[in-house]
Amino acid sequence: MRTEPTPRAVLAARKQFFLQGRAEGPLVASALSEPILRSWQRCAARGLDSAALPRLEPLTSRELREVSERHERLRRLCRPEIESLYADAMQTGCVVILTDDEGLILDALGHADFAARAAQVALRPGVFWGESSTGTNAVGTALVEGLPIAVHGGEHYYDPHGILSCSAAPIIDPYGRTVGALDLSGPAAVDHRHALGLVRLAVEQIEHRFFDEDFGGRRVLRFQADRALLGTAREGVLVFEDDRLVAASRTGLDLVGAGWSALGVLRAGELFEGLPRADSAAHVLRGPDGRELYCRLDPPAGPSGSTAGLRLPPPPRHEERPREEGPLLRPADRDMVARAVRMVEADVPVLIIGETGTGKEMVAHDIHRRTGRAGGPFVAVNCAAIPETLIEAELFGYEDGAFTGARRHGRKGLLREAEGGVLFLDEIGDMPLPLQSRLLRVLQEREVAPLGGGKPVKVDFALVCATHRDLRTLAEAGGFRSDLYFRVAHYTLELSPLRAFDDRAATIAHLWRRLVPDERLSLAPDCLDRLATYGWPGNFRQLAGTLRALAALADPFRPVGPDMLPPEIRGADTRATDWRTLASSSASLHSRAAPPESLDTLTVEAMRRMLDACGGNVSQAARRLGINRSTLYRRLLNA
Ligand SMILES: Nc1ncnc2c1ncn2[C@@H]1O[C@H](COP(=O)(O)OP(=O)(O)OP(=O)(O)O)[C@@H](O)[C@H]1O
Repeated sequence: MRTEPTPRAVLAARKQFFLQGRAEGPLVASALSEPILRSWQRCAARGLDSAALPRLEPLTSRELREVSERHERLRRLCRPEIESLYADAMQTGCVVILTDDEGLILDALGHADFAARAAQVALRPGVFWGESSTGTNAVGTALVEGLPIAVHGGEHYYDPHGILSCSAAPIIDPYGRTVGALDLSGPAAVDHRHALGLVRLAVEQIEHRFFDEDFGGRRVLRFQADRALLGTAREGVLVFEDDRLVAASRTGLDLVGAGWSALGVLRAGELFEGLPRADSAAHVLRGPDGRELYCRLDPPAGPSGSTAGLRLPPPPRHEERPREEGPLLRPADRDMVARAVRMVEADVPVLIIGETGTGKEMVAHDIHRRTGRAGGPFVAVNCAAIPETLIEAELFGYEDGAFTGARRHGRKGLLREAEGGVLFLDEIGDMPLPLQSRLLRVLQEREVAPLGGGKPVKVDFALVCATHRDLRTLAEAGGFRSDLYFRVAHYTLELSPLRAFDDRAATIAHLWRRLVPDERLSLAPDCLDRLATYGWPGNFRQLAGTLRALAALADPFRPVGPDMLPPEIRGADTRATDWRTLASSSASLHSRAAPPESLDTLTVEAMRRMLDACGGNVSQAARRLGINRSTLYRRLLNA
């Protein structure tokens, strides 16, 4: 076991690292633990000057209030542990600190004497203690490393922080997301040997408390090898949706030998022989390693559960393994979408921009699914598709008899239908100007007044807008209200066109598997190459359409070759056998056809004529011929 380095050894390591620039020096290696050394190296690589004062930009009290409100749920969950650590902090002259996932201090509670000294180094609410700005410190480094960590005196990167001794642990939610950190900090001169243990225990309790919340009918399995630990924070917890593992505690994953990447992937049957009945009795299960585990399956919480009103998000998507129905994204776009989810959680409007078919609506759906508003509606309005005369009534609703043609009992309007969920305004750039003013008022006042003089009604929805137009330029040219622009474009997420994907072939292969589950059908490598080099002006929409058409043409165990691609994708190759060519170049097919007297030829001829008559629309032609589409494709191709 590594012994604690003496302050003198740490000082020598500092000299070697900072003054002599010897990051690998022997004194450095012997005095510092690996996480601390890694952190110093990260900070040095970032150009932080250890002798300077860290640059701090505390939030204003208003900003801090807003952030605190946003983290109300976390703060509430942590309160009992903060209070019990506070009792300890009062005795040992420490402060207890809760931060968000970026190291922003939300709460600091503790001994007044030390709190005053801590404030000198800005260890107070509203200040970021993330490692990238504040250097090596327990909170920031624990968040980066994903581990509980203690940072004593001179192990801090910045010299002025040498007066501190801090112990922190990241808080991880049931979906494997780091949501904050808990820290106990005190003067460096005092021995805080037990601080890290106390913080770890407190975080274990907090993480266990996440499972008191309503998992919306999912099955919650609690288990432990030691029966006495069942029902305590030391029990493991796994949550299953149908049979699939969707959430877990760290202990739960450790007990079955899995990691966070198992979420959304592992099935109950791969871990246990079967789950017990949902009741309060303890049952015995055999774990994956054959060990006996005592367990209990919680009965699903009803709508009137004690935690009703709390919105627990659905399982997040595990980014390295895109969920089958989610959008395929470039890594940078994935990060932007993850940030957009947090914006929507904080009721900040999100604007999605991107070329047609890049998945703006799909991403909006995905954002909705990943927020606490997933249980509420997703209401999509295409501002370009609704006639200008109707859009106002559609959006804002109307009272009984508000205008000629209005429904008898009035209409609620789409804004109110989005209550509790997400309103998606697609093609917002096409919204008529007068309506923009009304929408702006709704967003400012958070209430809707229906047409016909109805009483204003409070509304609660998160707003996601999309456009393929350059909204800023449109606003500058007067085609879009600038004040509305600034309201809806607080956070802008730009989706990449398909041609900008570095791994186009892999992306296309992935989409193929998703759209074509029949494993017997496949794309030949040279076909995939052609698909990957094409420019895809219609982006994913065009690609998905093309892949579906190729699947209809494909035969089991005969990979689809490039000859089946439409000419513009196939490039110079003119040996066309795809559906469009089938409809238009009957001459070339004629030359390959069998003698005219053959029944087969007549059939194919009839098919071809029908296809021509339907303007190349295969579905329509097949319907009118009374055969299915794949038969039509196949017969024409084999002719
Ligand atoms: N990123 C993606 N991953 C997988 N499929 C996608 C993606 N983006 C789009 N698609 C496919 O393309 C179709 C169109 O997507 P969507 O309507 O979300 O695009 P859009 O950008 O909103 O288009 P438009 O601007 O024309 O309205 C979807 O139904 C889906 O089949």
